Amino acid sequence: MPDDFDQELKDKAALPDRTPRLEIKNLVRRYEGLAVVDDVSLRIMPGQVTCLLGPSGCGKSTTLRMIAGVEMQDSGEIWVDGKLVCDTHFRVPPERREIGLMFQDFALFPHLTVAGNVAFGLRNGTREEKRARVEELLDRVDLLRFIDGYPHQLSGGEQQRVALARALAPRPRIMLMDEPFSGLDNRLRDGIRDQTLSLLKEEDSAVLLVTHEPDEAMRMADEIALMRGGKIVQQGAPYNVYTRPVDQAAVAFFSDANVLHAQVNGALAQTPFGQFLAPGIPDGTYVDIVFRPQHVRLDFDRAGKGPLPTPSDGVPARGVVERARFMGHESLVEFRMDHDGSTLKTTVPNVFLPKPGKAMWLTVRRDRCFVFPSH
Ligand SMILES: Nc1ncnc2c1ncn2[C@@H]1O[C@H](COP(=O)(O)OP(=O)(O)OP(=O)(O)O)[C@@H](O)[C@H]1O
Repeated sequence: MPDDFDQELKDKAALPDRTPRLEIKNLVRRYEGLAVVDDVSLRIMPGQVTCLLGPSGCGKSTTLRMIAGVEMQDSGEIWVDGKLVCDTHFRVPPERREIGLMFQDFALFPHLTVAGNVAFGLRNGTREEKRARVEELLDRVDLLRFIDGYPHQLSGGEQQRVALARALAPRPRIMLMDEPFSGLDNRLRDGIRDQTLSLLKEEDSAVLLVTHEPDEAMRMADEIALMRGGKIVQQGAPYNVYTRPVDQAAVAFFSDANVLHAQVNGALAQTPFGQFLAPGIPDGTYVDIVFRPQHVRLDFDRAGKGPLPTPSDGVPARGVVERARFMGHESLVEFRMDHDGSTLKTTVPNVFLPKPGKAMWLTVRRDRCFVFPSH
């Protein structure tokens, strides 16, 4: 059937290439018998930014070092564009992996000019072609005027932009970044982050960015891989990781979290805020009901009474303001609850600073609560 065969070939050609730019499979690294990277797998497509996000010591940098080739895994494989780059028997040396690196201590070469620094990684091309590439990149990071200057003549942020230009110059297929923006003050950081991101997207690089800052991951990532104790515990688009956390620690990693404790009876957990659904959790199980401060509604106390219960928000419970602080774009108000003396955190947009001791009624948005079995 040559016609069908031709059609099949055409269909295949129409499909986008789904080979990941970078794929790591079941990477393990042990120190003194302890797995600090424990069966980590990831796939990153061209033009995609994945953030490896997790607390200090969870194994993020070790994962990056293995991909860069400066550290060997105990087991597992690293693939680039569908080709094996490293397993326990075979290893392409770091300099031949075409991987760009950008780390926090991005030290430029002090004895080279800005142009010399950016040109450092350019191996192919004539002198003129290299110069053109250097000029193009310095123009992109808005530093062309410093092309013949030396690093010590630049501010920290400018040096970082040169480092970015240097890392991008050879058009790396993969860019590994380890907390690359943490040395910068907030004002500079946002601009450089955005600039970096747009340059990398233009080059269609696959980016793996290591950070312990949720805000940075949310801002930069197409996909977040949440890491803890050497393992990836959750992976997905930032919105999904934030709104469908796998456990209490995953909620708490992104924001403050309030927790109510309860026991399940008939797939329901009874609390002072009313009943919460606990589908699929057996009777008698202790559960934690976790919710973020922005998902509490506040109402004023009216002669000892609060608002009426609603199906969406359940039953209001009374608390007394303990502390209120203005945080810039919102106010954080902490309550001591009447029913058990526990503290509950709430946030309110803009300025809301009730006096300590003021009684208010709190209702919890049930559609924003997570119910997890207690450990
Ligand atoms: N060469 C080494 N020898 C022994 N232990 C090591 C070595 N390198 C890292 N570790 C340990 O491995 C664990 C993971 O370290 P890693 O640097 O990968 O964490 P991280 O998530 O990047 O942390 P941070 O955000 O603080 O940089 C840590 O407990 C660390 O102490």
